Amino acid sequence: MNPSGTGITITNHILEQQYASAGATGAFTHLLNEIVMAAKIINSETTKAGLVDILGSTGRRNVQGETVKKLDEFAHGLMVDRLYRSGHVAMLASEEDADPIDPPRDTKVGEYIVMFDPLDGSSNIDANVSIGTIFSILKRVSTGPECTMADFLQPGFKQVAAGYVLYGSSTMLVYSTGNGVSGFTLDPSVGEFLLSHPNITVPQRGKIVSANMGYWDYWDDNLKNYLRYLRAKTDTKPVYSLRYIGSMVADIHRTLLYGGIFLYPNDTKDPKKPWGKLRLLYECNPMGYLIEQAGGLADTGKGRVLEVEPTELHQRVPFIAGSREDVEEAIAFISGQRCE
Ligand SMILES: O=P(O)(O)OC[C@H]1O[C@](O)(COP(=O)(O)O)[C@@H](O)[C@@H]1O
Ligand SMILES: [Mg+2]
Ligand SMILES: [Mg+2]
Repeated sequence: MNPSGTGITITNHILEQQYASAGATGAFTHLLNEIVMAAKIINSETTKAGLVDILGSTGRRNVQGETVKKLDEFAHGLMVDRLYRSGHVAMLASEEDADPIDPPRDTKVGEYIVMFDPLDGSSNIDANVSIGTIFSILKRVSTGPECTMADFLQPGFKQVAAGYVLYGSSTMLVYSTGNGVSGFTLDPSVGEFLLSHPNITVPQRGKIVSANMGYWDYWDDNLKNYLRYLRAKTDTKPVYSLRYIGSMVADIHRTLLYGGIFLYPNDTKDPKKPWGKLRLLYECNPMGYLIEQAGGLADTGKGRVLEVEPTELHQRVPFIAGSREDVEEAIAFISGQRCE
């Protein structure tokens, strides 16, 4: 193994993390290994998507009112199956199901709550643009025979781990258990995720802005002032370049590596969704956790994302995340403290 530790398998990396934490039982390692297995299977479908009947829509709509893609459904079913197989899950929740998902009959259950977005970036699937899977892991808090909503509606700082899989030019799994962020690349020749990005640290400041500018007319003036400031040519800062893939996993992955700022702010586009589009429990909390673990910030415009007290399983929040100095600057504009 070379000195940087790259090349270590994700299973061994997880084990080493667990050895370091007192009272580890192996349950967590087992659980994460099932997510790794699900990622490999989803990857094998995405890489041959155009050749098998996995592109296009199921014709159904999910609780978000969005069309469910065949790959959404496939990834959802697979995550549910693999996670409950671990025997360490108390209960699950997914973007694709209105309610928490009961364990199959006669399943050994455990202490972990897992919430996930089985397939992120669904609008990009059929165009072969990078997509992902996002997961958030918490410990159960209820003590009775059945799980309660309190187990799911925990603030993001209570997460014991979070991560995502990026199905892109290469397939990567990036996760954190609270000791920094590590990235693994799937080596298809050996079918193993190997450490390729140890200790990911987001640059203090970047020069990339990522937001769907198509919604400009639905944004408030403070936000527009900030975006005008970023694109203005001045002697004191670079002109920010625009990058927006439209898959949160891919946009956040780039932000973690290159720095800069990703914004999905609140807007007036849809009165039913005044808080933007991204979901708190299985998109913003896990991504906010990773960004913070990498030294960046994740804010709603009114405070730290990870301190939001959840009230609903599929609630949405504005999401502003990335390099520390960029997010601090954005918040100064968005809150009206600065206008130029
Ligand atoms: O098309 P828009 O409004 O910019 O939304 C793009 C956002 O929606 C999402 O696709 C929502 O996630 P899902 O694909 O999991 O529903 C994010 O990945 C992405 O950041
Ligand atoms: Mg998503
Ligand atoms: Mg999704």
